[in-house]
Amino acid sequence: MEEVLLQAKNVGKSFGENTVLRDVNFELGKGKILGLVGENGAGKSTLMNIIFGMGVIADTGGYDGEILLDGKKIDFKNPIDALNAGVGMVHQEFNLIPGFTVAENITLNMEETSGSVVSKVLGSKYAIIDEKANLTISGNSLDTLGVDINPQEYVSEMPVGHKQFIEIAREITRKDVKLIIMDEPTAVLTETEADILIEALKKLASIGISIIFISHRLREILTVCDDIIVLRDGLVVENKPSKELNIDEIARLMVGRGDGENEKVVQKDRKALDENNIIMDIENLWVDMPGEQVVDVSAKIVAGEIFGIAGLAGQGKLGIPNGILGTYPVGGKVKFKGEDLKLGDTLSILKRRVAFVSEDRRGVGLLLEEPIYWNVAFNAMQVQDKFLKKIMGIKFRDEAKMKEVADEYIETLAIKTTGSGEKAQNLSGGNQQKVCLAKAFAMEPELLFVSEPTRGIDIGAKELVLDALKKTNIEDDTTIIMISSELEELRSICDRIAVICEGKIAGILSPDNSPEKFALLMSGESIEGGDN
Ligand SMILES: Nc1ncnc2c1ncn2[C@@H]1O[C@H](COP(=O)(O)OP(=O)(O)OP(=O)(O)O)[C@@H](O)[C@H]1O
Repeated sequence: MEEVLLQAKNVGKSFGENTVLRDVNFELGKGKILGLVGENGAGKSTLMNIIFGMGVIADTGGYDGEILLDGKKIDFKNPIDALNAGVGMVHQEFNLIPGFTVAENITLNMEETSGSVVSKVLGSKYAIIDEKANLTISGNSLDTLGVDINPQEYVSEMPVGHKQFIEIAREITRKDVKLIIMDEPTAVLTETEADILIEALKKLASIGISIIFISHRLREILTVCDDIIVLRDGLVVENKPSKELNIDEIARLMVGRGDGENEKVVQKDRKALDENNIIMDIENLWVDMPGEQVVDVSAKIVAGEIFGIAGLAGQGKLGIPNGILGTYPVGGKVKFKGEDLKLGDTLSILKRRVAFVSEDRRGVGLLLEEPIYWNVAFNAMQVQDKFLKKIMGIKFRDEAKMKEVADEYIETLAIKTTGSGEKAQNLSGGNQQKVCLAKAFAMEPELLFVSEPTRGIDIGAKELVLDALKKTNIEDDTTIIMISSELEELRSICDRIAVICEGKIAGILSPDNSPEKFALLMSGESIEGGDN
């Protein structure tokens, strides 16, 4: 008989009037991996926050029902209690200290590590830590995960994928860890990195650690999890061994519709483009972004097109908009509608109606303390004087108009919220991402850079986001430069796709080329038939 580690009994949670979890029951065995899936806002993070004793739960009136760990009722007052009881959590946001090295981050506040996972895996010589052993311990935690990261490097210099592994390495370095909750750990990883992580999770489970794994990538949930729980609107609608489920069925259960519509690839109605009408001319661009190499990128963007940029992690695709819009040092020349852009000068670029939705929605995306309608309208108001009305010569904010526009986006992008007055910080991660998009749309840009627009977005809402991009491209004539790690989504809506490799464009292909051709370019092989 399988030993039970965690039990949830009739767990419920409301934020004020908004009930987000109802009567949730489940069990998790020792050394088992439980997958938790559901649409954006279904209640996944809230459920995990309850288990991990996050302050937000107590601050908002606590929760109903009970959670048992090893048969005993738990009531963690804060995450420290949870950690002491052997429960760790890897959040959607990173909690690393940028100015510290990898080793310092992994072993922070963990002077005692006797009985750690690493010592269980690698033997008792790692059981007692001294200063010097920090390096060895963290190196071994990283080895357990199967990643090649130098423990002496500074975290600030690392690409996001590496930061994710460091977070996980820290959790497995803790003493007597029994359960690790992972909230979308693979969202920021490339496919190869995600595969390494999946292998690492299996290894951790094999030494008796239980894992709750949240992901929107259903394929990996099916690969790695023993059981899968599907949450819909706060209710458990399915709880089954993964062997008995498939992707179509999970997607259908998540959205509660039976027509399989969500898996359909968006087919863009191509519009006629004038290839000689160049809206943006990028020449010899270089960008100095940690973990990304943009060495020498040149491309001519045709007015009205959706131009995709694909490439493996670290090859430079994310660096392009981050350099042009001023997040990192940049050089080269970019002409927009025939005139030079002042590279790196964000405000002057935004004024020319070039907008950017960053892949880092938490870092640069939102004013978390402010309501949704403020977030949607803010840039347009600051940069373009939109949403202002003049009364007797004085400018006032037109709150009614701001709310009206926000309401429109709440509807078209299906943002799950109690209303446009709700604070951005109360939204689930995927819904925050949609607000970032709405904020860019509200500026009615002539050219829009979107970076990883569907990262963290559930399978049903992905289509909505891609449709919204396509709609603004066709109806508002917005030229779009879309950077994505998901080739299929680029192929579904782009007119042309550039593949970037080692900081340069390796080729530009039409989307109907085979995935194999793209893969070859991504890996640095040359192919015949590229049209650059
Ligand atoms: N602190 C809070 N105050 C008010 N409402 C909140 C708060 N935190 C979450 N909610 C609401 O609870 C619901 C569930 O959110 P939760 O973050 O659990 O969703 P999720 O399933 O993790 O979504 P995602 O996949 O987008 O991360 C959402 O409607 C959200 O707006």
